[in-house]
Amino acid sequence: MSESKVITYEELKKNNKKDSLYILIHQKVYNVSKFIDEHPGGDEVILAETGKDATEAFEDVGHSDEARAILKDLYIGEFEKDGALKVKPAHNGGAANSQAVNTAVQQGSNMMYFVPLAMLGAYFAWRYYSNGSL
Ligand code: HEM
Repeated sequence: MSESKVITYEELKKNNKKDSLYILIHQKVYNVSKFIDEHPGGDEVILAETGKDATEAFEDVGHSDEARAILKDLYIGEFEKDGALKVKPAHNGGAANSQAVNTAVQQGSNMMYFVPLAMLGAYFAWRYYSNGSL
């Protein structure tokens, strides 16, 4: 895939109907027409992202690896560089990078539950043993 098709901003804006629907994520363009009816998040959220950079909306949801694998099949080309639409630069790694961040955030919030639970457990253990010895 050394020669990928370049999709212009005009094309991105034009393909905004369900039968031909282009979505821009991480500087790549995907035709989601075949997938949109199966989208677990519904069609409106995707339709709302036509003609613009959908990267943030897509990443904010914290889509799974499975969702990213689906994207691979829908890929149709690279978005034009220096076009009329300013796209956030994908710094080293792009998708892989933010996936790592998502995972880190998820692990962080697991700790948020684990630490208070562990403290509660420790408290009851302490109460149990100190009552027994008194
Ligand atoms: C265009 C490419 C997209 C693909 C291939 C895709 C795929 C998926 C998949 C497979 C899921 C199930 C959960 C998961 O595996 O992460 C999902 C859930 C979801 N998606 Fe997307 N999605 C896309 C775009 C979007 C966009 C642009 C939005 C806009 C905000 C969005 C919003 C959501 C929401 C809110 C859910 C959660 C639904 C629920 O659990 O009730 N998705 N998506």
